[in-house]
Amino acid sequence: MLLHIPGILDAQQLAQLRQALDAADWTDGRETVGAQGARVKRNLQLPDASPLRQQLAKVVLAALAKHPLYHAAVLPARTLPPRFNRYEGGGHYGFHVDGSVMALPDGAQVRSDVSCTLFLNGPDEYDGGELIVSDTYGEHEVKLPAGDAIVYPSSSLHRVAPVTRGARLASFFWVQSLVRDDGRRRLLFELDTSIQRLTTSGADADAVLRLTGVYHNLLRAWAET
Ligand SMILES: O=C(O)CCC(=O)C(=O)O
Ligand SMILES: [Fe+2]
Repeated sequence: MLLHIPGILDAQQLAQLRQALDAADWTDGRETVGAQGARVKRNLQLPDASPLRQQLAKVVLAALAKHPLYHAAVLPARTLPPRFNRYEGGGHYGFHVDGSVMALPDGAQVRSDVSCTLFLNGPDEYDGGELIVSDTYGEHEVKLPAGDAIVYPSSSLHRVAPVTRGARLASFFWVQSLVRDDGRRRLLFELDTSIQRLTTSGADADAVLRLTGVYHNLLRAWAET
C-alpha cells in the first residue's frame, strides 16, 4: 500500500530541522549502501554516527509516535533510526530495492516491511526529485509538501528522479511492521478507518463493537512481535 500521510511535522519542527540541516556537514550517500545501490545512488546524507543525525532522528520518531494515521497504516513494531538525505545538482537515486534485513544500533535485526520518505522542504524549492515507486499497478510519482510522508512496501522497486534546480531534503527510514504482509496490513487499515468513520457518524454501537472485535482478532491472528 502506497499511502500519503499528511502533517507529520508542523511548521515549527520543520523550521528547526531546516536550520540544522542547512548548517550540517553532509557525506556521500553511497556510504550506507551495498555495491548494487552504490552504482545508482548519487546523493548526500548525514553521517550515521553524527550527533546531529541522532538528535534530528529523535524529533522525527517523536512526531511519528503522535500520529494516529501513521500508526494505523504502518502498525510499527521496530523502526530503524531515521536518516536524512539531500539531492542537488542532478543528484538522484536510480531504481533499487531496499535491503531486507538491517541492524539496529544495539545489533538487533529489523526486517524492512515498510519504507518511508518524510519530505522536509516544499516542492516549490526544487525541480525533479520525485520519488517513483513501481508496483504491479505501474509507476507512481510522489512529491509532497514539507512535513508530509509517503509509506510504501519495502519490496517495491523505487527511485528518486534527478534534482535539476534547488535541493530536496528528506528523512527516510524503514519499519518492521507487526503485520509483515502488505495485503493484510492494508485490510486492517481499511477496517480501522471504516470503524473510526462509523464511530464518528454515530452508527449502531453494538455493530461497531463487534467490528472492533473483528479488527483486534485479525490483528491478534496476524501480528508477529
Ligand atoms: O530519498 C528518498 O525519497 C528515498 C531514498 C531511498 O530510496 C533510499 O535511501 O533507499
Ligand atoms: Fe530506497
